[in-house]
Amino acid sequence: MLFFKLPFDDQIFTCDASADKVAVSFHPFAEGKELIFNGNIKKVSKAEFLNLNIDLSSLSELPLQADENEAEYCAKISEVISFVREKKLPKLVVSRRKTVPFVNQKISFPQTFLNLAKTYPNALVYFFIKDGQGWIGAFSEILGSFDKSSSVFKTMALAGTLPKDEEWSSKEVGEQKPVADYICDILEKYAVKVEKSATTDHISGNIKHLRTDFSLTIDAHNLENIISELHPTPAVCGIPKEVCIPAIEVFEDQPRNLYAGYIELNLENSVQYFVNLRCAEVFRGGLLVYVGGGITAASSPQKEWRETELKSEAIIKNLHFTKY
Ligand SMILES: C=C(O[C@H]1C=CC=C(C(=O)O)[C@@H]1O)C(=O)O
Repeated sequence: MLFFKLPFDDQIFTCDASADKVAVSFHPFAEGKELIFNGNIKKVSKAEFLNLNIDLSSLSELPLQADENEAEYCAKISEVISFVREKKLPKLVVSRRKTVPFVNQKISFPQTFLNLAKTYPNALVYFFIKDGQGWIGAFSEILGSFDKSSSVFKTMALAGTLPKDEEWSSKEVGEQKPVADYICDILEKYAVKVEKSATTDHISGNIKHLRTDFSLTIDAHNLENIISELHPTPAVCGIPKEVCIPAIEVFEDQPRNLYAGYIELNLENSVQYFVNLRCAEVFRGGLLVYVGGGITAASSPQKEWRETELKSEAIIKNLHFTKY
């Protein structure tokens, strides 16, 4: 069972499993099998969606481990900063998980989905339960967008985070620029001309990011190669990938699973790829919200903690509970 909504469009969709073709797939951050939804993409009315009875019984119980607290996280981030300085890395993305138990409360996923859709109109919002896994998420970072008729491919470099009303500093600018340079270098291998926009603010609820857009005409045969070269982008991994992927395994206690992976949507006229951030894994008794941030030599552990707290609100503030 999968439901999703595209950016700037209120229509809710599902996959009907009626055919063998892949409609939507969720790709993990690291190696591992993707989760596939086959069939045709079909519209669902809001009334039908709100009336759904969501059965969580196929999911596992919420893991009992305690979350990293602020002091533990800040101590870890201090170590990450030392590592980044020692290895002279432009950036390394480290994440943590936050447990949200459902205590004497019943969650309504359709209402939560609609709250997310309202708060993040520019996001891909989704919710699914399949093969014993459940996830919910809402984010607007595009890993790629391919127009089947014009062969135009678009992507974006998104990084740097502040509360909406604060001024950018050299820390965020220095964090986003290597992401844009990295993406541009890859794209230039696939087209003579790569159009690059000015860097602007990308608003996401209570926070903003820095964003640069890219556009190029590609050979359709190169689409899969471009996506596999781009993923994981430095916005979710760091630079260089060969150093950052093993470092993430060392600094993070738990696997990321689908967090920081990507979602591929095979639509009629286009193929859309969204980065899976601002998301949570669903369990029988609660959620695990995944949040991370780019660590540079100029990072402050306390500010990184605050940033991940703010990012976790994306999901947590939109949860809708009803009494039993
Ligand atoms: C890794 C996350 O955000 C990325 C996307 C935008 C800004 C980011 C940052 O400022 O660190 C991250 O690169 C996350 O939300 O978990």
